[in-house]
This record gives sequence, structure tokens and C-alpha cells, in this order.
Amino acid sequence: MVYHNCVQKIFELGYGYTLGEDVVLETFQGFLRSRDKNESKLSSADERDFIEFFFEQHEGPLSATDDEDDTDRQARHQPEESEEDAEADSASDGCLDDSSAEEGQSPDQEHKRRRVQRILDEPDEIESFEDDDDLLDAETAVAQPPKKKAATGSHGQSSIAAFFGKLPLAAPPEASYAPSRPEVRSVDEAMSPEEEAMDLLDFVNLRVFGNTAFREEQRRVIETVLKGRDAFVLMPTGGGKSLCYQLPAVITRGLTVVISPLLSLMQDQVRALVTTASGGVPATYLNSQQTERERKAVFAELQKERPTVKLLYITPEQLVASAALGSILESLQRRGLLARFVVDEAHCVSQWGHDFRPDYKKIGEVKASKYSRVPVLALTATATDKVKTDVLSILGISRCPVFTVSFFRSNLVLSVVRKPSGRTPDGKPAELDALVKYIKAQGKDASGIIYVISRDNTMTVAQYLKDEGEIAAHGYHAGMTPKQRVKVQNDWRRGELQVVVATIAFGMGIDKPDVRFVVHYSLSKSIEGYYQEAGRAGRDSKRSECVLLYAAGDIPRLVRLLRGGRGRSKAKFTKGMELLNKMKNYCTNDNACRHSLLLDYFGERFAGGRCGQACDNCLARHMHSPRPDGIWQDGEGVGGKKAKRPKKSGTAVAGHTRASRGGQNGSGAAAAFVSAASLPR
Ligand SMILES: Nc1ncnc2c1ncn2[C@@H]1O[C@H](COP(=O)(O)OP(=O)(O)OP(=O)(O)O)[C@@H](O)[C@H]1O
Repeated sequence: MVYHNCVQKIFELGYGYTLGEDVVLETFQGFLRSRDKNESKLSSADERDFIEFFFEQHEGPLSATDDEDDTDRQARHQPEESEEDAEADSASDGCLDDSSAEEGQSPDQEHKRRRVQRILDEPDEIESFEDDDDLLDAETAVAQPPKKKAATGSHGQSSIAAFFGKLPLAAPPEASYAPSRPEVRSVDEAMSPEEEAMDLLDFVNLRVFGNTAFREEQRRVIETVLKGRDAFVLMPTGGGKSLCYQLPAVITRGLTVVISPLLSLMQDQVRALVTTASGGVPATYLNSQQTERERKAVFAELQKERPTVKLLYITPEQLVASAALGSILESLQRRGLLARFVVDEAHCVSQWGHDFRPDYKKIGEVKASKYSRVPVLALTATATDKVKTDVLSILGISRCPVFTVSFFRSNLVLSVVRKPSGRTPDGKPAELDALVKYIKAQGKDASGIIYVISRDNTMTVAQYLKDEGEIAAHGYHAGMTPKQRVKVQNDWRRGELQVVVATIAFGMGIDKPDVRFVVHYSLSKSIEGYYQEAGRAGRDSKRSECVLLYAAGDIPRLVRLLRGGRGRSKAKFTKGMELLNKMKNYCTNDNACRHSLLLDYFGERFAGGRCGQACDNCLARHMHSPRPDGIWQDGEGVGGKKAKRPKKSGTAVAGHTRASRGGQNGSGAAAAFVSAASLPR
């Protein structure tokens, strides 16, 4: 496990691709020898030491002057490279032979140099069909193969295979985190007749990303992006936005820079990329948590004549403020190696978006002043018209194609339940007792998230679940150390924790495919926020539940938060109240289809107006319809309307979302919760 983590880290830094896994392995063995330990004796504390050891071995010790940002220093001293120089250098790349080896190199260094040469040689294969003006009309790429090195099947495909085939295999993803996918064969394995018939995009989607088909709009977005055009993508949470830029990044010449708001989000994305079933996509990130050495490693990779890394994740702050990074990106741009900018979670650009980030706003200016010809792809799951217009204008891409996928997620069963209050007959807090029963009814294997309002609550609720329900739960909030947070996330992904009790800090970027339930223990501050958080459920498209516990008493608490927040202006407060009121209206509407209410909010008309059976209100309307595996619960919705009793006794009807009139002592609500487990899956 320690080796797995160490290797993964080296790959995340973009380093493993250059040196190869066997060099990483040799270094690891050297590390064990130096500590006089075997692997089983290593603890996770040794991981960081290994990274340091790795750098010592391959980069030499950190000198005093290394504290200065190395890239800034180089940028100051390096003469600007002309296009001719770059071309000449690149021509000589492939000619690096034994005779060019520096005198006095140790066998180790020589070994490293040869590996570097081998890896550097590979991207030629890809460029041979990318030089086409229209970049990638996939059919053309397959129909007009380059002349070089025919291998398996069509040349476009074999180029990809050759490129990825040479990349070392990173350790496989942890079992419980890996989405259930068909077995993916390595890219350099021979193609089946079906694969022979595929175009490049389908082939890469299958062999590199393990997907048997594209989801709605993915292909159209990818084709647009590959033509070098700007684009704006509105896709629901879990809709598959990442593939829209990751696949083009893989088959386009140069580096794709992804601007991402959160550290954990970047780390997750990079981890997923470097461990793709096919053997890994070269990706890396820069962030404030990295050590100087780690940053240096990434910069060194980016400063190569032709970086191997295809995707670089950065924060907006780095794009705006890092002179070192700016100089590298400009150099790549001059050499035609800056493929595109991706603005992930693009709603952060707009002050109307629920996660507004001031530095995101500056992306447009930086782009216009320094990289005006580099295309931009902006993606978000927040689709109000206000946000969309704002983002397009700030990024300076107002006239680009906009791709919209319906925000209706039919696999999510939405419900609002009156939060039980008081105590159960045996003296337990009714709301927590109900929660325990609900989670237990889901079964031990059902992974879930409970959103609570405060940091304190994360710990107290998690403790209650552990003590009273023997549920493997842990709290998560922004006040925990990054290490603690990563541990909780990893334990949850691996299934060692069933439930994470979290504040909204546990949100963007959580990509566990099989989250079967998300319970909001308190309402969100806005519908956008709710949609994002609830949307963590069912990303594998399987039926999952989103239960919101509503208590009118939670509203004043949220209002107090709005009033007391740092730097609150009256305008912000008014805006916050407006959003909160909409959220409250959603909760107290005991009649309309909840999916329809959400879509309405995002400006989308829901054809038919009702989901039928994927929300509490629609299920309640269907109470007279026989349902094979539901059960009926007498109760009332949050709006106070009593649910109708079915006429035929014994007819099974789901109505779990209506909190029972027994809510006073909690027992009815608990029963109502439990019945959720019997919803059709
Ligand atoms: N074509 C596809 N076939 C099968 N699975 C896919 C496909 N595209 C994406 N996925 C999977 O769907 C899940 C969600 O994708 P992704 O992380 O890109 O969502 P997203 O739109 O970025 O969501 P969010 O806004 O929540 O970050 C991932 O596990 C991804 O591997």
C-alpha cells in the first residue's frame, strides 16, 4: 500500500512518466535499503520521506538558493526562445543517442537519460495526425493515417496506442473507488473487429477512459473543442463534464490547463487520470500545499522542450499571480504547445454563482491580455441565466457555442421530510434516532453523505451514528487538516466508512460513483447549493435517494449566518435571503414535482411537468397505483397536507417522504424513513 501511494504521488507530480515505473521501483527499493526496512514496516509517515528521497536521487539535494522560486529565476535568466530555435531543438530531440551522452555519467544517470529519450520520442506519433488544420475530425484522422510505423489497426489509433502503450502502468485504482466498468484492455493490445470499426473518439473513450459510449452532448462538445473553438457547457452534476476536456487533451498536441477552484478537486482529478484503466493519462497539478521540491518537479516537466504532461490543474490564483507559471505558459504558447484553457466549475466566475471566487473573475482579463488566441472551454453545473450570461461575458466568450444537457436526473429520488423533533419513548433525540434507522435500512453497503450546517454538528452527528447505530461514520469540515480530510475521503471511497457527515466543504469534486443516499440534515442556503450537494448521489446513474430534512426552526439559524458572515454587506444579505427564500419555497411545496421545481429554478422547462415516480410529491399523487415493492406510510408532507390512504388494503404504495404525524415523538418519522429503503431501485 505504501508503495502504491508513493508511486501514485510520483506520477501525480508528472515525474513517473518521464522516468518510468521501474526507475520509481528501483528508487523505492533503494529507499527501503537506506532505512533498513522492508515495505511492511513502512508507515504512511514514510511516504513523504520517500518523496524527498526520490528527489534527492533524481534531482540532487535542495541547495540554499532553491528556496527562491526556481522557475522565476530561470525565467529571468533564460533568453527568449525563437520559434526557429524551438523547431531546431525539437528536431534534435529524437537524435539524442549514445554519443551525445555527457562524459562521466554514472550508469544510473545513463539509464535515466535513455528512459527520458524513449519517452520523449513517443509524442511524435501523436503529432503526426494532429498537425491537420481542423485538428481532429476523427473520421479523417482514421482515414488518412500518417505513414510512420504501421502497427495494429488504423494508424490514428495505433498512434494513440503507441503513445499510451509506452507509459508505465500506474497502480490500479482502489477497488471500491473504481466505477464498475467493462474490463478495459490496454491501449496497445490488438483491436477487436468492433474496435477496428470505431472512430478515434470512440476508441479513445473506450481504451483510455473505459467508457463504452458517450453520454448526451459529450461527443458534440469534444468535436467542437477539437476544432479549437471556445465553448460553454452546462451539464448537471455527475453528467460527465470532465471527459469533455480530458479526451481532447489526450489527443491534442500540447498542454491543456485546467483551472479548478479546489485543491481536493484537482488532486482527485489527477489521481483518477493517472490511474485510468488504460495505464494512465499524464496529468499533474500545482497548488499551494506542495513543497518546493514538488513544485520544482512540475515546473521542470513543463519547461521541457515537449512536456509529456497533457493536463495541468491549477487554481485561478496561480494563473493570476504566479509569474513563474505565466512565463512557462507563454513559452508554451509561443511554441504552439498551449492547447487550451479549461475553466472548471465556471459558475465561480460569477458573483451570482453560489461559489463565487474573486480570483476566478480575473481569469478573463489574464486570458485577454496574454493568451487571447488560446481557446477556452468553460463548464459548470449551475445554469441560471444570470450566471451563464455573466460567465460568458467575463471570460470574453459571449458568442461561443453553448451546450446544455437537461438538469433532470431521473435516477435521483428527491424528497423533503419534516424533521422529527423531541425525544423517542426511550429518550433518544428523535431526529438522530430516525437518521440511524434510515441509514440502517439502506443496508451496510450503501454509501452516503449527511450534510449538516456546522462543523460541530459534523462531529456530534457522526459520533451519534457510531455510538447508537454502529454505523461507520466520520465528520468532515474545512477546519480539519488537509491530511485528516484526505484520510476521511479515502476511507469513505474504499468503503471503510459508510457515511461522511459533512459541511458543504465536502462537495465539489466528490466523485464516488455509488453514493446511494444524500441526506440534508438541514436545508441548504440556496437551490444551486442543494442541487450540487444532492447531486453527489447516483453518479453511476443508479437509483439513489436525496432526502432533505426540513424544520422551520432551521431558517432563523441560516438567517443569522447570513447576517453574521464576514464582510457581509446589505446587498449580500438581501441576495442571500432571496436565495434562502427560494430554498424554503422548495421545501414547503407539497404538491409540485420536485424535479420540475429544480429545473424551473435553472430556467429549464420540464417536459410533462412531472417526474412521475422520482420525487415524494409525484409518488404521493400516485398513491392509488399499485407498486410492486413500495410500502405506504400514513403521514403528512411538510406543507401539512395529509397523504391519502390507498383504497385497496394491501396495495403497496411508496410514500416514505411524507413525515408521519407521529413526528412529535419521532417514531412515525423514523418509520417513514425506514420505508425509504423499499423504494424501487
Ligand atoms: N461516457 C461515459 N460513460 C460512462 N461513465 C462516464 C461517462 N462520462 C463520464 N462518466 C463517469 O461519470 C462520473 C461523473 O463524471 P464527471 O466527474 O465528469 O462529472 P461532472 O459533470 O464533472 O460532475 P460535477 O459537476 O459533479 O463535478 C464519473 O465517474 C465519470 O467517470
